[in-house]
Amino acid sequence: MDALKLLSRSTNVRRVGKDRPFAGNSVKLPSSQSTAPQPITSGSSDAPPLKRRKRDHEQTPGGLSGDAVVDFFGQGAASAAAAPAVVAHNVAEDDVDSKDSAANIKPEANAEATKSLLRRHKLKVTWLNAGKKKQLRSKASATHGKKDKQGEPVYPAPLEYFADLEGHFAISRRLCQNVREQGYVTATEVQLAALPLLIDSPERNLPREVAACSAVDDTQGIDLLTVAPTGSGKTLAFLLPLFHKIAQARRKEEKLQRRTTALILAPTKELVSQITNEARKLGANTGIQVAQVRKGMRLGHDRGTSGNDVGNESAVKVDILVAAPGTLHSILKDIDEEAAALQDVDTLVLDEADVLLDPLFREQTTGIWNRLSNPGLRVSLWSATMGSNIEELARSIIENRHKRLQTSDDAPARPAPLLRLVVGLKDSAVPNVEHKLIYAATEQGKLMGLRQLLHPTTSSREPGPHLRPPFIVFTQTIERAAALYSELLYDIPNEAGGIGRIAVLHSDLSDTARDDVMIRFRKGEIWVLITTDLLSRGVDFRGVNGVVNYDIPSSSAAYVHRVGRTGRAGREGGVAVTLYSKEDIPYMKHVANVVAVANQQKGIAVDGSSQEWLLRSLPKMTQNDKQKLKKHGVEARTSRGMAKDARGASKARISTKAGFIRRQENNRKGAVVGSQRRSQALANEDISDQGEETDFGGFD
Ligand SMILES: Nc1ncnc2c1ncn2[C@@H]1O[C@H](COP(=O)(O)OP(=O)(O)OP(=O)(O)O)[C@@H](O)[C@H]1O
Repeated sequence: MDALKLLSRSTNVRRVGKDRPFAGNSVKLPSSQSTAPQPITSGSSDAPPLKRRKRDHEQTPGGLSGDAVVDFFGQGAASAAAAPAVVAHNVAEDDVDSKDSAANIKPEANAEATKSLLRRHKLKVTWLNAGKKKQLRSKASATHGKKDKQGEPVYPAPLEYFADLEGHFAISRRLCQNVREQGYVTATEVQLAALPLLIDSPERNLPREVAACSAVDDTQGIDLLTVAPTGSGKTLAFLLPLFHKIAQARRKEEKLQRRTTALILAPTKELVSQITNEARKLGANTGIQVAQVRKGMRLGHDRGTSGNDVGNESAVKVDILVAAPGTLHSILKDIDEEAAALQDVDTLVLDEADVLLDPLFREQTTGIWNRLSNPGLRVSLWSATMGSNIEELARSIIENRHKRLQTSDDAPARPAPLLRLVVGLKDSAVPNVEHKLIYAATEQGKLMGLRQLLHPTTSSREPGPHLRPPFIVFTQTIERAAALYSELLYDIPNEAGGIGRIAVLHSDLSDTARDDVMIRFRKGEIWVLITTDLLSRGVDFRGVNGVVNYDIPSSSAAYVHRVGRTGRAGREGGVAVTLYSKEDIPYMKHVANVVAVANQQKGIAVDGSSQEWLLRSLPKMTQNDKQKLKKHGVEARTSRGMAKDARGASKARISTKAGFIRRQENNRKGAVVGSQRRSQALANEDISDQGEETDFGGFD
């Protein structure tokens, strides 16, 4: 499969020869691989980790192998073989009656098998608000201090194959078919644990206390914090339970009323429209409607028999709303009617939750959250990175909301169970991407470095991975993205498509221009996309071969998300290049640390390598440095830096021209302006000589 096909998520593309970048290239690229995630270990694994139904193997739509196991962090065949027995609902049913085999499995064996499977996939589930007594007990029984001191470990029975959705989780046939039609056969690691946690079913094997708590006042379910790697399939993990919940509720209703019961928030317009798209695919022919909240939109819903329709005729009435917090917040502000349209929302999803609760969006996100008045509201937060401060904030919002609700009659007596799911090593970059840190000394060196990446023949003697289009280039600011774009505009020869192959995308562009770039990049028409952190989160271009940090990211989390635009769904071959100059050295330690951890996960030894040397030589970053970087980026590259130190800032400008040539050009321009002013002054003098005397204004 080529880059063109993979990039074209939700786009119909004509396979025209000239639109296929580097066609015929023999290099192994992520885009040249199957759309079925082939993780680190599955290729080499002889045996699937668990036995399963025969019919699951038979149903492998799209020609994908049913044995492909999504396993970002599993330890391969060895551990698969070592995994004991099976989980109850996956009991081998190939040859024997399923009831018999299930009955033959002892509960303790099931529990052990579940634990072992979760461990193998590096999945950790913790019940955060288990209550003090339980936590103390769990602490006392903790062996070698390994258990999480903040909560009680929970071991839900995992869902490995989507074929089990219909039978074991009572998901509607239509939804199951829609999942199959997207080519999904095996669950990714985050889906493996999150789906059983979020889909109400006796199969999910939650501890009795959690299950009891989760059935608070008729509203089933838990609150969930999920930290899982970039590109690991979190979107489906939150969409599927949500669709199932709505489908179930609609089945119970006598008269069909269209009410918004789910709200998904995401930080950027691009991510919002991607989620809307994915949701529409999943909900095709189910009758469940999804809409993206746009500026000026009116929200409404049917109140059915009560007759009080909320909103007017033109109001949007759908089951699921997807919105950026800014857009929705401004719609809800001061308009009670719009807020009433959200009174039935019982599921709130925060995608990229750490950004949504970051000071940048915090007021808007919490503002919306607090206006959702349904006492049975369940919330789930998702991201590849989540600091403890964000987790604390989420917990306190949930607790305060619960306390506030105590005053109303229909308030739940206890808060819903709050669980945390962590997949793999928290806050780390995906291990299947190759990371490269390149010292370029100066701004011009960085530009040369990027050109070498664009024209790989000139860098063919360089060791390490070569970057192949399509790739994304990240800059620190909009101005720098625009400047870099104009520098590189003519770098791609006409025979290869010329200036149409390169594009820039940032928030200063109009919505239409942004959409156009996104579509062309997905189609594979654009090979080099220059952007800001606007595209660093959530956006899924399946065939992206690499990421270039032209300017260093402002935090280790930003690095994780930027490089996570490649190597998605376990694909191998993605490359992440970070170019850095002298100005970046004080801030490079956090990038080097993330790279070291990613390499360690891959089994690349750090000891004795140049990486170890780099890690030791880079200066440590203080808390203050980290905050400064997060707030302002590298200062010399901002207008603030320009105001402080114009000379330093001019060195940081993106331009291939040497300072000497720029000075000459500036002198020339200055001379032209001066001469124009002089002739204007002379002309004015002539006029004043002819008329009345004016005050002498001095020399220009
Ligand atoms: N079970 C599956 N099998 C195969 N591919 C899958 C599966 N689930 C999701 N994918 C694919 O994996 C890719 C990444 O999914 P998604 O965008 O949901 O990742 P994410 O975890 O939300 O990433 P990010 O943290 O960057 O937002 C998508 O292209 C999606 O189609």
